[in-house]
Amino acid sequence: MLEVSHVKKNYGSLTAVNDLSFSIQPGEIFGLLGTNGAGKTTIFKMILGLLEPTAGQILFNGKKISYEDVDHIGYMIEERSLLVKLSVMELVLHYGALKGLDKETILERLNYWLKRFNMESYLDKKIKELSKGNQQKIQFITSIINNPKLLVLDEPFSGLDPINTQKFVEVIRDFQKQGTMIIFSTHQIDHVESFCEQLIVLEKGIPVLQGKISDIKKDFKRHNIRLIGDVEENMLRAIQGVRDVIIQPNEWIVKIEDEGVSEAVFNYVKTCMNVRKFDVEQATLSEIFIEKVGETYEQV
Ligand SMILES: Nc1ncnc2c1ncn2[C@@H]1O[C@H](COP(=O)(O)OP(=O)(O)OP(=O)(O)O)[C@@H](O)[C@H]1O
Repeated sequence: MLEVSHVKKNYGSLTAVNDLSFSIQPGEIFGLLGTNGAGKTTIFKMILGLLEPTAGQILFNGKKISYEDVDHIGYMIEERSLLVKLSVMELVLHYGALKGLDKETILERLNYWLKRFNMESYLDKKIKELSKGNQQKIQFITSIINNPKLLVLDEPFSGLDPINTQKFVEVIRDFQKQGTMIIFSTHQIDHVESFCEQLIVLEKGIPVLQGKISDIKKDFKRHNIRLIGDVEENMLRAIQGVRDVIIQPNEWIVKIEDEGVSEAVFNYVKTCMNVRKFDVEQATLSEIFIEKVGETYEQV
């Protein structure tokens, strides 16, 4: 388990992270969301033991991270510091050896991952000859070559095309199934919504939204109704508890205060012609984010 308790980090007079607490259990994926400069990289460096917190503590399986733990941790930090003159094989052998792995194991795993990322022919290519996306895949492979128990990924998806993003997601999910703890940062809320258990939204080092995504969604009462039919906007808007009505090319989205309002909407929709769809859904994480964090973002 990874436990971050009341962690603070000052750079001179700037507080980059302030009173941050969270924990990650084996098999959990944790998303860290924030604008540029929110403090994400600083947190990762503290988790990896590269920076000392000004206050608070970080425990990995009950102990402060030490040099021996490196063998069980995988990380991909944002500065893409690949040794560009090396070949893919040389680079991965280098990182694998740093994690205490023997050559045979590293090559066996490397071949497996290159195959999985459709990069079998790249084994002897120099890193500097690779495209940015392929360099990123190699960096990702170096971070997982030791089958880590804790995987720290700073913006793993930035610059990846949708197909490779999906590949990364599949691999991350496989590690999750094996019980790895995964923490990653992103600027994009849809990545967090699609596969994290927990999230923290950081703003200037302060958590402004935090918790289990299922709880955050449950606590947020607002719902949306998606409907198709010959309805009238004015009639929908007149129903008590309807907050907004959005017309999309193929359907209407009726935003309601809470699920209970759907009954009144349904009673009206029943009187309309050609009704083919009436789905009540929880608000999306993106809507919750805008509602709860939007104001803070605007003040930045
Ligand atoms: N070594 C340093 N010395 C002084 N200030 C720093 C240092 N590293 C980071 N900062 C400052 O700390 C704050 C948090 O930076 P950090 O790199 O952790 O943010 P981030 O969320 O990772 O940003 P980005 O999304 O742009 O990568 C910023 O205001 C940054 O300028």
